[in-house]
Amino acid sequence: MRPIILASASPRRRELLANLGLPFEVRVSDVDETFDETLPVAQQAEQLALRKATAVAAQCGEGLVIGADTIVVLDNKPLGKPTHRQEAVQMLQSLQGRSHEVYTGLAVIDAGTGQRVVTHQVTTVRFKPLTIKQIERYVNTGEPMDKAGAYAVQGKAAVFVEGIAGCYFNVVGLPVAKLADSLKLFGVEII
Ligand SMILES: Cc1cn([C@H]2C[C@H](O)[C@@H](COP(=O)(O)OP(=O)(O)OP(=O)(O)O)O2)c(=O)[nH]c1=O
Repeated sequence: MRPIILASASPRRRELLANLGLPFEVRVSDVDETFDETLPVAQQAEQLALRKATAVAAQCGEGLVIGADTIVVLDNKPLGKPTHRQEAVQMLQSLQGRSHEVYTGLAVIDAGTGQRVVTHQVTTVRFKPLTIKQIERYVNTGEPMDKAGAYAVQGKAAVFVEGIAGCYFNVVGLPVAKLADSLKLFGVEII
C-alpha cells in the first residue's frame, strides 16, 4: 500500500486523520500562503490546499499526499489568521451575533503518478451575540492566534456557537467524510 502523507503542520488536522486509524506520516513544506483575492474563496482554498500537497509530493517518490487549507469568510470577505491581539478582537467582534462560512480546500495527490483530486467543503457557523468583555477574555487565552477567523470551534470558542450547518470537522480544518471519498478514488477505504 502507498504511504499516506499529511502535508500539514496543523495538530488539529493530524488528530482528525489519526482518528481514522490509517497509518500516516507528516511532512511540512514552507509554501507561500498568499492567494489571488480576485478568485472566488472556494478556488483560493483549493489552490492553497493543492500548493501544500504539491510541494510535499515533489519531495516524495511515492505516496498519497493530503493538503488542506481553511478560510473563514464573512460577507464574502476572507478573514485570515490574526497577526496581533487587536486584530483577533476585531475579527471576533465582526463574527459575533451572526453567521459566517468556513471553507476548507482539500487536495490529494498520488506522488507516484501525479493523479490528483481537488475539492472543498463549506460549513456555516452561527455565533451567539458576545460582549466585548467575553471577546477580550477569550483573546487573552491565546487560543485565537494561529486560527483562521481568530477562533477554535474545538476549543473554548465552542461556547460561542449557536449552530452549525454542514460538516463540523471542516471547521476544525479537515472535512473528514470528503477526505474518505477522495481517498476511495485512490483505492483507499477507511471503513
Ligand atoms: C475556524 C477554525 C480554524 N482552525 C484552524 C485550522 C487550521 O489549522 C487553521 C487555518 O490555517 P491553515 O492555513 O488552513 O492551516 P495551518 O497553517 O494551521 O496548517 P498547514 O498550512 O500546515 O496545513 O485554523 C481551527 O483549529 N478551528 C477553527 O474553528
